[in-house]
Amino acid sequence: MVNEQASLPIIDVSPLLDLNSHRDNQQETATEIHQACRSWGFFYVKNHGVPLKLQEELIKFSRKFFARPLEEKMQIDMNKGGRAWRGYFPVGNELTSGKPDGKEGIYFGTEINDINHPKVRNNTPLHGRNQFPSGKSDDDEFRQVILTYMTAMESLGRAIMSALARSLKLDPNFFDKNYFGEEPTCLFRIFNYPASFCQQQGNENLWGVGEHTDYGMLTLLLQDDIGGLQVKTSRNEWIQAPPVPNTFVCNIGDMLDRMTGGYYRSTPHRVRNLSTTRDRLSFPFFLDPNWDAEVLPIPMKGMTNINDDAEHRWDKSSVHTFHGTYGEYLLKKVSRVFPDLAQEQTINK
Ligand SMILES: O=C(O)CCC(=O)C(=O)O
Ligand SMILES: [Fe+2]
Repeated sequence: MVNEQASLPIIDVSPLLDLNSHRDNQQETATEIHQACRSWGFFYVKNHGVPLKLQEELIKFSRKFFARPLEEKMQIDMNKGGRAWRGYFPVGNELTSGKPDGKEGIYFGTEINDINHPKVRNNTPLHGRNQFPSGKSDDDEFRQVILTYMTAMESLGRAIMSALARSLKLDPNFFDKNYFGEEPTCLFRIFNYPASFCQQQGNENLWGVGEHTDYGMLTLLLQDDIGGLQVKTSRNEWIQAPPVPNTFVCNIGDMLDRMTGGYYRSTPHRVRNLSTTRDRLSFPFFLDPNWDAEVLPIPMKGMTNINDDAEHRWDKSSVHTFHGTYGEYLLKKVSRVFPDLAQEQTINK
């Protein structure tokens, strides 16, 4: 059952982007973010400064890419991306909670061309060059749009995280200083949820993406006009997160849940494309801690922490008992989602 009445807040983030904006306005935005994180773990942002044209171009090029024949899409098959874990995967190849998802997609990360970059030299997983769509006359433009979009998302994400730091009574540069630095882990995905997938015989119990929480710090999601994203409230009810023009859906991930001792929770969500005629496109961008950052609880002034929640979580594992770097956490999680690739990693080690 989905509760159709409740709706997520829409927060105006323009005060965060304007250097001349009054401190009070920034504080007000931080307070709204605080309330949203406490109540939902999810919110929309508007007046975010990311050009509508850039969003439209991304959607247009992506739609054209997914309409290509499978053999063409497989030219940038993820299996060819090696340890960087980037490229295209076909419908059914990604698992959430052990079940295949009804979506295809392309994985991207920060583009590192420099073979002398320390993370490339020591063959660190999830680092390196992207596999961009190629072979069509406008693929160069598509590549440029993707890179421009990722840069825009990183800076919007940093701005939101500075307000979020303020909302926790921390220095606004807390996350930049302690977790992002010059090289946050930035992952970007383009997903296509084919029409009718979940309505097909045998697929009735499958989802576009099954219930899960996001692994990192902050997710910024652009979705097209189809809808299908659902969010689980603290009362265990599902609500819709429908498309709202020119906004991004933001949600907090496991690392923020861990850092705040559950004060800000990573909220479960899932997706089903209910359209029988149109594919659904979505574009999640994940702004996560630096690969080597050790993720530690934040000293929380005057805020009470709820702790262990393993029993109630979708994956029955606790984010609070984890010790180590973000890279270690992520690698463990990604290996579950792409078991074939994980196996390849072990063989290649
Ligand atoms: O497609 C969506 O709307 C959400 C995707 C998602 O939850 C994810 O990639 O973590
Ligand atoms: Fe997600």
